[in-house]
Amino acid sequence: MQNDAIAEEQDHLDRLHDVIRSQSDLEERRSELALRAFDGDDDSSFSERDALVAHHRQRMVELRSSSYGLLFGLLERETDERHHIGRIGLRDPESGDQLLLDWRAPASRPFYTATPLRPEGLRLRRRIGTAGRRVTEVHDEVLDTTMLSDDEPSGIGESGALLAALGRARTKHMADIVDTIQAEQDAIIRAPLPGTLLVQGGPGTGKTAVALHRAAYLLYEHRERLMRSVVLIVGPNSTFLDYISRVLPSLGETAVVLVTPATLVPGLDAHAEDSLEAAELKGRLRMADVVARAVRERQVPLDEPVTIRIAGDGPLRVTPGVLRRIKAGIERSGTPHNEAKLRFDRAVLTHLIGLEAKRDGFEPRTGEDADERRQELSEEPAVEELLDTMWPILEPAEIIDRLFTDPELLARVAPDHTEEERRLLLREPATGTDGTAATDWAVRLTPGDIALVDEAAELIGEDQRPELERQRRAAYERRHDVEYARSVLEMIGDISIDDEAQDDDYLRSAQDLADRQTMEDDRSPAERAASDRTWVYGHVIIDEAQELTPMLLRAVLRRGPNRSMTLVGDINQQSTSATRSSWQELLGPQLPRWTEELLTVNYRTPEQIMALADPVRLELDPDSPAPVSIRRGEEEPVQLTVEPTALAPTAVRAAVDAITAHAGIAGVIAPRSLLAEIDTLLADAGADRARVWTGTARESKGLEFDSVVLVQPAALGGTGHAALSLRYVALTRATQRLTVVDSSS
Ligand SMILES: Nc1ncnc2c1ncn2[C@@H]1O[C@H](COP(=O)(O)OP(=O)(O)OP(=O)(O)O)[C@@H](O)[C@H]1O
Repeated sequence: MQNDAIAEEQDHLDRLHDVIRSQSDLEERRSELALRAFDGDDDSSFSERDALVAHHRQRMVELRSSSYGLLFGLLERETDERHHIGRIGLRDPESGDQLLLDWRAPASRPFYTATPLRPEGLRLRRRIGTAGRRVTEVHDEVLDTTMLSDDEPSGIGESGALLAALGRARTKHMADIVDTIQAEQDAIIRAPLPGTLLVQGGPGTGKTAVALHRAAYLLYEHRERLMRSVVLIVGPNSTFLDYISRVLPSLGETAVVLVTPATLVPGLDAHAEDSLEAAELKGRLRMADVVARAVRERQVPLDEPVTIRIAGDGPLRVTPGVLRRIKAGIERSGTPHNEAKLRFDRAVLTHLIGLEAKRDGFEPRTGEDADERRQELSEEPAVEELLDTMWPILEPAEIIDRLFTDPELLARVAPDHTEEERRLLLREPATGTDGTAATDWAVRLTPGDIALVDEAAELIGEDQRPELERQRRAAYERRHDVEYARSVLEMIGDISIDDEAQDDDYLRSAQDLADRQTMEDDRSPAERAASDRTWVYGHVIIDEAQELTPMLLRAVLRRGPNRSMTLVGDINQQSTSATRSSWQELLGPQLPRWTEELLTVNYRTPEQIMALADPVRLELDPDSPAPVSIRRGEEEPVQLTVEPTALAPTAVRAAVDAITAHAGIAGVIAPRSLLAEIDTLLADAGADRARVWTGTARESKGLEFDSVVLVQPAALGGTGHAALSLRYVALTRATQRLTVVDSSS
C-alpha cells in the first residue's frame, strides 16, 4: 500500500520536474523576446517592457529555485478533488490542469490548518517526503470526523514530518519550513497586508521563520503591488542576514531588500562599535533635536557684519540680521537645507544687487538684467565664499561624525545632555597612519550613528544643483539638436518645416527620447529601492524588533509611512542597556496602534536545555509565558567547571568533540576577551571552520547550532538586565546539545 502510494507520487514528481524544465526554458526565451521586441520602433513604453522582462525572469528564478523539495503534500477533498501542494504553482502546459498548488494559495491553507475536529472539507492529508528528486515516504492522515472521538489529538503539531525537520542537522543557512508550517504560525503568515502586526514569541518559536514566510506569502498574494513597491526586511546584523539570505530565494522571492541598522542608509555600512551606553544615548528620541540643531548651526554662522569687496567697486556690507531673515523664511517653508541652497543664494544675491544700487545711487536692476547680475556676482570669489560659508552644502554622515568628534560643537547643540553623557558620546577623531587626522569619517561610523545620519539626511535633503545643471544642459543640447535637424531638413528641402505641427511633433519626439533615456533604468525595483534612501516600501518586516532604539524605529517608520508592517521579537531577549520592559513602552510613543499575536511553542531548543534557561527567563520577567519545547532532547546539558586558564582549551575540546561525534554545526559562544584564544586553538586543532562558529552572545542572536558550547555565561557582556538577556539568548541557541564551561573563580 505504502509502496503504491510512493510510486504514485514519484510519477507525479517526475512529471512536475519535466514541466519545470520546459517552463523555465520557455520563460528564459520569453524574457529575451520581450527585451528584443521593444528594441525597435515599437512605441510601447520602456516601463511596460521592463515589467514584462522582470515578470518572466522572476518566474524563471522561481521555477529554478523551487526544485528542491518541490512537492510535499496532497489534499484529498470531500468533493473527491485531489490537489498536490508544493513550493510553487504549476499547470500542465497542454491541458491547463493544475498539477501543483502553491503553498501560499488559499486552497492550500487546509494543509496547515485542518484538524480532525475541523477538517475544512478534507478527507485526507498526505505528507510526501522527498530526497532530491526521489519520493522517500508518504504519510496519510485521515480527517474523517465520523471515525474520530472528541479527545482525538487535534492539529498536526507533532507529526513525524515536523519532528524529522526539527531533528535535522543544521547548516550555516536557515532552511524554509513550507512543508511543516504550524497552524498558529500560518495565521500570522497569512494575516492581511494593511496595518501593523506585532509577533511576540520566546526563543525558537519560529519568529524569524514566520516573518520570512510572511514576506513570501505577501509577495504572492499582493504580487502586483509589492513587486513594484518592494518589501523591506530589517535584521539585527550582517551575520544574521547571511544566515537567512537563502530562505527567500528558495521561496522564490526577489522583490525584497535586506538591511541592518548599520546599512539602513544606502551607500553606508557602519563598522565601528559604540559602548553600550553610547549606543543607548544615541538611540534616544531627543537626539532628533540635537541633530536638528547641528544642522541649523551650519546655517548663517555670523555674528558681526561682513564686508565684501568686488574688484574695482566699493565695499558692500552684509549684516547678520538680513541673512537671518532669509534663513527664517526658509525655515518657515520647511524646505530641507540642501534643497534650499538655491533659494538662499538667490535671496542673498538679490540683496547684494540692492546694496550695489544704493551704493551707486541707481534703481535696483530687475528682470533679465537682475538675473545676469546675479550670475556675475555668484562667480565673484568673495561672494562665492560668503554663500558657501553661510549656507554650505552639507553631507549627513559628516555632520554626525563632527557632532561626536568636536566637544565644543556637542556642548552647543546638546545643552540638555549632562557632561557625563556628552563624554560618553564623544569619540576620538581617528588619525591616519602618518599621525594626521583621517578625513574619512566613514570608518568611524557606528550602527548607532546611522539612524542619526538618516535624521540628518531628512533635514538636509538633496543638493539639487547638479540635477538642475544636468537638465539645463539637456535642454540646451536638445535645442541645439532641433536647430541642427531643422537646418538639415531645410537644406534637403523635401520636408516643409514651416509646418508648425510637424515642428511640434519633432520636438515632442525629442522630448520622448529624453524621457525614455531617464526611464531606461534596467534595475529591478528592489535594486532601485536599495539605493534610494527615500523609497516608500509596500511592507516592512523587522526581526529582533525588541532591539529597536527609538531613533532607529523613527528611521524605519519613514520607510513604511502606510504602517503596513510586521514586527517580530521577544521582549526578554532585549540586550540594549535601556531596558524597555514592554512593547508599549518600546513602540508606543511612535507607533500608536498594532495587533499583537503570540507564538508559544519552542521548535528549536529541547526541554532539558530550556529547563536550564528558565530561571533566567523568570529573573527577566516572571510574568512572561514560558515557551513550551516541542521535544525532549536525547542528551542532557553538560556543565563543566575549570580553572580560568582552562576555559578556552576546554571549550575548544568540547566543540571539536561535538563535530566529530555528531552531524551539523557547533557554535562557541564566549566573552569577547576569549574569542581570539579560542580561534587560535581551533586552528591548532585543525577544526573544520565551516562547521564551527565562534562569536559573542550578541552576535549569536537569531542564530542556532546543533551543539552549543557556552563559555562563562555570567560574563557575556552588558550589565544588569542586558547581561541576563544575553545569557538567555546564548542558552537557547542549541537544537540538540549544550555544554556550559564556567570558571571556578
Ligand atoms: N513549523 C516549523 N517547522 C519546522 N521547523 C520550524 C517550524 N517553526 C520553526 N522551526 C524551526 O525552529 C527553529 C527556530 O526558528 P526561528 O529561528 O524562526 O525562531 P525565533 O523565534 O526567531 O528564535 P529566536 O528568537 O530564539 O532567535 C528554526 O530552525 C526553524 O526552522
